[in-house]
Amino acid sequence: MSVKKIVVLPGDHIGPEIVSSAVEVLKTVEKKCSDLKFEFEEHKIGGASIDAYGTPLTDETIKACLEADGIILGAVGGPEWTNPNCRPEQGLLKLRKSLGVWANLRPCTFPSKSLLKYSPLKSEIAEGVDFCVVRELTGGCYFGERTEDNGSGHAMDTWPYSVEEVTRIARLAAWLAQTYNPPAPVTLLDKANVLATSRLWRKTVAKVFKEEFPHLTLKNQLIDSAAMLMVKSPRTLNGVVLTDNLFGDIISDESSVIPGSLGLLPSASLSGIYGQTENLNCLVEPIHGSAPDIAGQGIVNPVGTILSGALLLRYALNAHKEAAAIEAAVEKVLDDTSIGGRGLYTRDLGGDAKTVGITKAVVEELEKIL
Ligand SMILES: NC(=O)c1ccc[n+]([C@@H]2O[C@H](COP(=O)([O-])OP(=O)(O)OC[C@H]3O[C@@H](n4cnc5c(N)ncnc54)[C@H](O)[C@@H]3O)[C@@H](O)[C@H]2O)c1
Ligand SMILES: CC(C)[C@H](C(=O)O)[C@@H](O)C(=O)O
Ligand SMILES: [Mg+2]
Repeated sequence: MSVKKIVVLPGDHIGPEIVSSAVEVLKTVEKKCSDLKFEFEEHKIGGASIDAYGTPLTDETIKACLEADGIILGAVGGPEWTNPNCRPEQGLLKLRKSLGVWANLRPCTFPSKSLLKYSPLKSEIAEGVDFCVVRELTGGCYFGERTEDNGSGHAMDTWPYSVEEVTRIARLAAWLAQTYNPPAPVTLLDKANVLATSRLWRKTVAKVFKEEFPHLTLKNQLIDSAAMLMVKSPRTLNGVVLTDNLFGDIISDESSVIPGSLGLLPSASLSGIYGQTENLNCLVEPIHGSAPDIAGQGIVNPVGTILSGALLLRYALNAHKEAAAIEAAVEKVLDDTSIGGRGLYTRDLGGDAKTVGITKAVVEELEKIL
């Protein structure tokens, strides 16, 4: 049995609160599964790293992450770090680039059945939603050349993409579609009616699917109308939703409205596919940010981060049974009507459960399942 090294990056504000929940859950998996052994190593990132070392990401942290089997991150950022040349978010972007994690999987589904009636959308619209946003993560306008306004009154961002970058993510989206039974449709979201990069995406993705995955269904949807469909008839996007870095960032936050809270959704960023990519890097994090408005009150929803731990097990360690067990434990806790008759929810979902209460309940359920 090999020991798996997991680097833990709590980050800022609510980051430490949610990451400790996920680590507790992973430690429970370790306790119950004799063939899984973890070694956790904590490092600073974001504002915490700026305060300690004057930079949002140190070389030591990058090295530790490159040597790890998996990385779990809370969130970075906050209003107190105002220097545009030394922002917490730059640490996260540099980490993604250094690890080469170009594919960001952001599944959107209901972690529990009982949540359906609390969705801001009508039940008949939200029911059965199950798609995974595959967001390109190391290209596009996040990493294009940029000119800051240094008093000239002009600023510029550029939005570059290459055929190679689009081809590899198209293949990953197709691989993911094929893990569904039957294989899922893939919907490409872009702005091909305006942007040159979107036209490159459309042409390249169509070629990959025609030549390599002719049995899969590929659909196209402009990003603006996709944003509308996501709340009007979200099931039309079921399957795999493939898109670029910025569109994926925006549309995934929107998708969290379907199950009811930004605090629910996990993500995994990958440098390839388990079993197919040598030295695969995997960074998991919830899709939300550092939520400075609720930090330190013990009321943060830890579910997105706990489920991110499940994605780490699935996509970095091939531990599918254990990943599914975490998801089942979360579902049980959210559906547990024995407390207040409405499941155990934090304040973002209208409940009064605390972060530690949810975590403890998930750990207890997991111990029963594993
Ligand atoms: N991956 C990351 O580290 C990441 C992601 C997004 C935003 N950020 C950063 O986070 C900071 C705050 O950004 P923002 O306010 O726009 O977005 P946010 O996601 O931090 O918060 C948006 C709203 O959702 C709520 N929320 C978020 N996560 C929650 C949870 N787990 N439980 C309950 N409620 C939750 C917050 O309280 C807030 O009202 C910024 O500095 C931003 O750059 C970091
Ligand atoms: C903090 C920020 C750089 C980040 C992004 O835009 O990728 C965040 O919004 C996310 O969704 O992970
Ligand atoms: Mg975001």
